[in-house]
Amino acid sequence: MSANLHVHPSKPALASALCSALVAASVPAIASRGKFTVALSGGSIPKLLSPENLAAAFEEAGVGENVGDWVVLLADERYVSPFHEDSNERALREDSFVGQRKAAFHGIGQADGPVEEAAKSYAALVDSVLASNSAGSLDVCVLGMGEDGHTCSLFPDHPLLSVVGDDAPSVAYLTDSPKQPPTRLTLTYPVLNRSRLVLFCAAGEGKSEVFSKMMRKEEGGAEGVVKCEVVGDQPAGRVRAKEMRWLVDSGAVSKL
Ligand SMILES: O=C(O)[C@H](O)[C@@H](O)[C@H](O)[C@H](O)COP(=O)(O)O
Repeated sequence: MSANLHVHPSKPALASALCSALVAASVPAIASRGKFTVALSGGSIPKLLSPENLAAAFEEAGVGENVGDWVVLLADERYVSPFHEDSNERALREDSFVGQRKAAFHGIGQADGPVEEAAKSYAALVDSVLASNSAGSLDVCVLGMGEDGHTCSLFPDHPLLSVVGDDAPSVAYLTDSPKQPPTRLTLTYPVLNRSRLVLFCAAGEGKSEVFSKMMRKEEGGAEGVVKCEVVGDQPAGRVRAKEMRWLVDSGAVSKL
């Protein structure tokens, strides 16, 4: 499996590339299906998607602001109240365009019952949102990658890595996440792999080690693009969507 790493000189440049990619993908989605369905991760992603960054991307693309037609789901969530400091929903509402409340946003709710039930409810919600989007696919899934190669809440050597196949639930839960907090919900591989486009974002020297294990650099990348072959079996490297783009900064790929 090959991977193209689009290398940006800084985190702000990466953020603007991410926002531009979302804006570009939103236009054909809204033209053909009347809405743009996207799943967003936590970690550093909410800040990359600040209202200012997104507004600049609309302006630069000459595209009218269409966030009212966006439907936002969570790629993963920590099983805490949506007001808790660990909540991805909280981070998205405080730091990203989601806080402007123009987009339709679907979080996991109050997280006050059994996590198994919450996973079933969120799976039903995700399935119904995706069923009304042709082919049951996300238009875009925005993913991060941890220093151990995890993505969403799919961690190395975890049993959730084998939740695959057409019958697999679109959302699973875990109570033993090695990254705190331990109890989480996550989209599973079948949903990630059905996405029309996966945008992976990874910045900082801290990611350089995992990139050097997961990717082998190859000849022939275009200007600003490092062409690679995925050689490791880290969870992030197992995602197989129709189109995948890695947005990285120079620190993240300094060991490739
Ligand atoms: O809720 C979470 O913990 C995230 O969704 C997680 O999968 C994140 O994307 C990675 O840990 C990378 O995080 P950074 O972007 O902060 O490095």
